[in-house]
Amino acid sequence: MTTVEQAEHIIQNQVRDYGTELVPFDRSTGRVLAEDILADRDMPPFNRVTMDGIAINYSTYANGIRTFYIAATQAAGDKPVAVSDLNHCIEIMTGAVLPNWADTVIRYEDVLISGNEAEVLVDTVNQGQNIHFKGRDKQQGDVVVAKGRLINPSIISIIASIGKTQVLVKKLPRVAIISSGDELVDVHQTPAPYQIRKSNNHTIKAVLQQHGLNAGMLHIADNAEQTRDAISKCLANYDAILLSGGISMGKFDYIPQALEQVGVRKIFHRVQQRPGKPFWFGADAKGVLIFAFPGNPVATFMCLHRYFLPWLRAVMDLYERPVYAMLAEDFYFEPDLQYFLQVKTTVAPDARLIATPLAGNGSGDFANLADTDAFLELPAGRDEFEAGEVFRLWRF
Ligand SMILES: Nc1nc2c(c(=O)[nH]1)N[C@H]1C(S)=C(S)[C@@H](COP(=O)(O)OP(=O)(O)OC[C@H]3O[C@@H](n4cnc5c(N)ncnc54)[C@H](O)[C@@H]3O)O[C@H]1N2
Ligand code: MOO
Ligand SMILES: [Mg+2]
Repeated sequence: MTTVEQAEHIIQNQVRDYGTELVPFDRSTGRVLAEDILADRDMPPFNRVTMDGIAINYSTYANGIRTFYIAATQAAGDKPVAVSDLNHCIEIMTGAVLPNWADTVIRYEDVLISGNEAEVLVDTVNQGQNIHFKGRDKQQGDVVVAKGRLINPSIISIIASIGKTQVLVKKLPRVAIISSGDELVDVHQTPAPYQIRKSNNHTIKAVLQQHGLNAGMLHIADNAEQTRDAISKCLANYDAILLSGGISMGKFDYIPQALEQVGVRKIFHRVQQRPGKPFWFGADAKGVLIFAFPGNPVATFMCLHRYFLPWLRAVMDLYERPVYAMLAEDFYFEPDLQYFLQVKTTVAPDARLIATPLAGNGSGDFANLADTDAFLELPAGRDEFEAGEVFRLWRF
């Protein structure tokens, strides 16, 4: 049987580049930059006042002047205000451009204003204080954010400030989510006593949305012909298809057979793991990838996090360092399968990441996922796992 490591390796070998596209900058969070972001002006673009107060020419202060006539007031957004006499000051606000004749700003807290005069109350005033100098952070033309970076809200502010309404990002693969099963009804419907509502497909969609990916969604009945038709259509329109259910040993598990009938080559079926042993993976001649996850909700969820998301990150050229956590209690698991133990993680005062087992009632128990936040990957080939041992962690 395919091991977890082999499955991972095979899937990572199917990484390809889906090109680039322009998107509105305010919809680019979570996408990967495909161009360098250059400063269109110096940052900051002018000598920017950083404190509300008065602006002076320092030489006057150095010459012993402590009381300044207030010649004008300059707000942020005002043109620089001139003075007729260098011994004068102006009141000036945070965010205003510092006029050329001035070089120092003294905070309101450090002056006494009475009438048209400002008296300096402090003993120390340094030339150039309270000014964020033009070009101090970046110079015009500098690369502020290099391509390949994941766009987060702080990068959005940079893109906005340089006036880029559209930004070039890596294209995401087009993904279809196909759920299957005659026992499943829609969320708004009331199930008969022997039916359940669909949930796996919504979970997959929600996880993909967290990665900026808007997947298409459809449902197929346990019917061989309908299964073949639906998969054929998706093969023509998508880069990856995520199926859930219909791949095990059941009489109505038509999916593996239907996939091969419509020209999808099986690369592996069944992985030495629990949950998710029936996981099926393949590709068609054009390179459309099929991730057919076992229908049990925890199995679908685990396979999505263990196989699909790492593939997606590799497609986006984003590599995350593996995360490890320390098992909080002894745990026993006998079958010779890699076991993805559901855990609740906490950070100990000494900064260790601790994983407390909350195994749940098998791969149908998706309520347990709400009480946990990660899978701890316990290797196959051994039964006993001791408190204090460290294993790979897959957060969700
Ligand atoms: N004889 C054997 N039976 C089973 C084996 C096996 O090795 N031999 N493997 C078991 C394991 S492990 C799993 S996991 C499941 C996988 O089954 P399928 O992929 O064929 O999935 P289904 O039979 O369609 O459904 C299983 C289970 O999951 C529920 N389900 C499916 N889709 C959804 C959905 N979109 N939302 C919510 N729940 C869903 C479905 O109702 C079933 O309860 O096979 C075991 N059997
Ligand atoms: O993959 Mo199954 O979920 O082990 O039950
Ligand atoms: Mg089945």
